[in-house]
Amino acid sequence: MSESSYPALDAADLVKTYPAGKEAPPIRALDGLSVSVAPGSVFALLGPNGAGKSTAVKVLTTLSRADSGRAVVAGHDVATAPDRVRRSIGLVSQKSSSDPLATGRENLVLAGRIQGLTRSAAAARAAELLDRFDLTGAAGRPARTYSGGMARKLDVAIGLVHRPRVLFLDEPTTGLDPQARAQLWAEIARLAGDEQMTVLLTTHYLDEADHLAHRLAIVDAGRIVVQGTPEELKSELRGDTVHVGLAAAADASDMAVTAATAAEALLRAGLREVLAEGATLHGRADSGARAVPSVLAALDAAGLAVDSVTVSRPSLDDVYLRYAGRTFEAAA
Ligand SMILES: Nc1ncnc2c1ncn2[C@@H]1O[C@H](COP(=O)(O)OP(=O)(O)OP(=O)(O)O)[C@@H](O)[C@H]1O
Repeated sequence: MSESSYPALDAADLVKTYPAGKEAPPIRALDGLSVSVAPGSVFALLGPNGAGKSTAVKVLTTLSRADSGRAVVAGHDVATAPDRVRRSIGLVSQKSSSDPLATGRENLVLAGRIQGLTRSAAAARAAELLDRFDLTGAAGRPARTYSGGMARKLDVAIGLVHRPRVLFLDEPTTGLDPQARAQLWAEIARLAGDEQMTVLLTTHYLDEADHLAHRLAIVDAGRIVVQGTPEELKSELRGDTVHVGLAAAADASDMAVTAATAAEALLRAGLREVLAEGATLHGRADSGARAVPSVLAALDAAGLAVDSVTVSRPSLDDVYLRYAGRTFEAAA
């Protein structure tokens, strides 16, 4: 295997628990998480709030120690060579790392000096990054006057000052408007494409993982439940998903009985992998459009009132539904 084909990041069986108070059992934020990322690729950890994504980033960036398991980042073990790992990585965490009172340029120069660059090298690197992130016009303004998108770009630029081999982005576009998100997506794709940087990002946006990641892993309760390219994961799901909205019942136990009856009707109508979530049921069919008449007939024969029936092509949400047993929205 050539050096470039070694994983840029390789983690195996990471476990991390947090104490949860006297009475409660500890929280297993990571419960045997394993992940491997090829150099020069963008890898997304996708999961709802509390899935363990930030904890994984903390362990991989040496900010936190795992209880057990092993992780090698940019060729260095996070437990035995944390300094080397730190020198090889950039981290853009959810909280901004910039000084709001300093200008964009001052923030970058300071970050460069902290990373050991000479005064002139830090100034040159700052100018280069300001230009690349389209911040030159705002370079002399305090960071607190930046828009959300500009502030995020400055954060990413700060993370890149020392030319890291592996860049960690923890929920990079949370809170950004669509235009700022698109700009940041383009920049992240360029970093991996033109500069062969390895990027590990966490996100709870399905479209972000779909758009940006070469490979993605769905994280649920501290474990990776499935991973692959977005296309691989979607193509595993043959056919379409049929969603049925039932008319709401008077109370929750009535609803549960109604949903169970409806689930049986959907199976009779030929749907597979039928799941109920409150008043909504999901099932899979080779052709959703062809399945709809028999679905309606089966629900009618069971005496159930239907609010809506929709058909969708496989999406990452369906992949999530299949592997995590609930929709992404319900999990979040
Ligand atoms: N310092 C801590 N002390 C106690 N529990 C924690 C701590 N940090 C995280 N947790 C718990 O560990 C679990 C995983 O949290 P984590 O922040 O890693 O999830 P996440 O997927 O990054 O979520 P988010 O998208 O909200 O950042 C959650 O149950 C969380 O409440």
